[in-house]
Amino acid sequence: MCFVEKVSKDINPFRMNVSKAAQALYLLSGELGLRYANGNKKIMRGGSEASKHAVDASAGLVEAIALTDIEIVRIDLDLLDIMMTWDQLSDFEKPSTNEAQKSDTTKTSDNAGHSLAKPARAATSWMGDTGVFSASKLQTGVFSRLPSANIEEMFNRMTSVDVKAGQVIIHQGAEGDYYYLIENGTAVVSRITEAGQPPTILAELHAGDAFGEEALVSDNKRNATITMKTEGALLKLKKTDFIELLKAPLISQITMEEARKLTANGSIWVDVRFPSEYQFDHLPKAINIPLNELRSLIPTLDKQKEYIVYCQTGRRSSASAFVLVEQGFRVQVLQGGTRGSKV
Ligand SMILES: Nc1ncnc2c1ncn2[C@@H]1O[C@@H]2COP(=O)(O)O[C@H]2[C@H]1O
Repeated sequence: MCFVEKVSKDINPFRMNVSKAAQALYLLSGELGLRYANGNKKIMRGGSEASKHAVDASAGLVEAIALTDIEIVRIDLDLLDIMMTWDQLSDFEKPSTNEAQKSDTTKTSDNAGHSLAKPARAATSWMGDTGVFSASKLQTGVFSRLPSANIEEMFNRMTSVDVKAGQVIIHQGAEGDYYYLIENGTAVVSRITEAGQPPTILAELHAGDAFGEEALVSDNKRNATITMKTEGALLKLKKTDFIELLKAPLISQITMEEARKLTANGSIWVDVRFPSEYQFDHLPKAINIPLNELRSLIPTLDKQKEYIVYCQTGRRSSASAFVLVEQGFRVQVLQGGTRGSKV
């Protein structure tokens, strides 16, 4: 996530920011001269009390110059903010020990002796001890775009299931019912493209990966089969909860008029229909990234650009948008598709 960098005398360490993300620096050794917009000047020395606080380029700092060779640690402010949000959430309203014991107690049967699903752990417990979250997932995945209240609620509503090697979690062609996060274990994504032929392996998914979103977002059938390769644990979220907590806030819909303004300013139309549909008619300057090839074509897209995805109805484009948001892209959906808009 961050590492120690050496910066030579007379260099502004903020100029060496290759990621262009907003950053803070911690000074480990050497002397750093700082000049602020209000005219204040400071010399910070590594190891001093002052150097325990971050130097934040966004806080009125006009200039920073290394007065000697220095050592720094650079931190991405967005990532820091996301991690602090998580830290606060996992510390938020911790139940008293008795309450915690009550909510963690696994009730295996109701009064009539029927077996019940394993109850969810407390939300705070998911956040603290699940293997679902890595710094990179927090930084670029769906969780980086979700309001923290939704993340907490999502964990409240998720249930945990233990799964065995060989267990099929999703069958291609079935109705979509749940969204899944892999807490631990490995799953294989496969698809049958021709009847009677063996399935094609599309991908392997690991702890922290999610699946099962496409049928829920697009109201379609499952487009692949997901089979556990190892034993593991999954977190699952019901379709209605997924739509409310993830789809609604993550997929931003815009009208044709808004889309035209954005494309005039550099945003890119992406037609997610099949190539034959695209060739028949497409919006001016639109590129074609068919939904079924989206994952393999993602490396051809540019994260600095904004994409406006469209299809005829908004269904396939919503599914594409969700996958792109998961990968850290800025994306909008043409509301109602071309059918619902004046083209
Ligand atoms: N190429 C792929 N790589 C990774 N996951 C995939 C791929 N194709 C399909 N999936 C996942 O497999 C899931 C099958 O169910 P869904 O269609 O709901 O959502 C699908 C995606 O989450």
